[in-house]
Amino acid sequence: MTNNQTLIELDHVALGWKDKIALRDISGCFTRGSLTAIVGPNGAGKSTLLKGLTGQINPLKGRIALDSGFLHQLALLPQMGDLDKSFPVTVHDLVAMGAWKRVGAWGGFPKAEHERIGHALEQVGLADFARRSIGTLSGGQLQRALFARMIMQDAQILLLDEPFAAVDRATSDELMNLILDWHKQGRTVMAVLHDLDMVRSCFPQTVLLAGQVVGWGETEAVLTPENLHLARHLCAGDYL
Ligand SMILES: Nc1ncnc2c1ncn2[C@@H]1O[C@H](COP(=O)(O)OP(=O)(O)OP(=O)(O)O)[C@@H](O)[C@H]1O
Repeated sequence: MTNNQTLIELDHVALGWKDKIALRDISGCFTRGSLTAIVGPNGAGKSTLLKGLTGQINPLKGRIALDSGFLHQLALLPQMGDLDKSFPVTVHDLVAMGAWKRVGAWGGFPKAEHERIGHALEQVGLADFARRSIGTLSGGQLQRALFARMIMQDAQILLLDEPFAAVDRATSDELMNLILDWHKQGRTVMAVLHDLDMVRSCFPQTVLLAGQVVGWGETEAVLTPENLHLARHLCAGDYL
């Protein structure tokens, strides 16, 4: 690790699949307690980076190092498109999945955990939705339920893939406040976002991707017209 504030360090990392490198030569680090936006055009490799950070895919080259004290402290809020809404599960049970690391998938569910679920649902404005099947929820309500599951996970490192896709402005503002609370509590947050105005107003750090790192650092220094132009150019061209 570069210094004792470094939580995750990437050293010349390439990520992708057998026939396709989606991200090449990624080097940089996420520090403890940082709040980072991951941005870039469609196909830039944002979700791929999250998959690499959560260990869903292994680097084709290079190394991703996570501070060993945080090995079981990662939680992911997936893209809504990755979810099967027809899966027969209630909001309560979806949110309860966030407690699996504490109680196991098959054991009894302690009263304290039931209370935590109730509190998490209240925090996201879904107190009256516990018994509803997830298939009956709107996009914004389902996103709120996923946030409640993340509250239940109580992890120190939170990765969110397009948390505001398909939600209205009021809902995204409310959910953004939850993210800011997590940051204030000292958790480390990384979120894939498309709304650059929101990134500029809420995220101190930004990683701009386009098959490679175009910029990584303070948001203002990264989101320059030159960097954004370069990112668009790299993603439009045959950069692989
Ligand atoms: N399972 C896969 N197999 C092969 N290629 C993939 C796979 N998943 C993603 N890719 C490719 O990797 C590249 C990066 O995809 P990724 O989903 O990381 O982009 P993104 O920046 O998250 O895009 P978006 O903003 O559209 O969600 C794309 O060219 C995509 O087609």
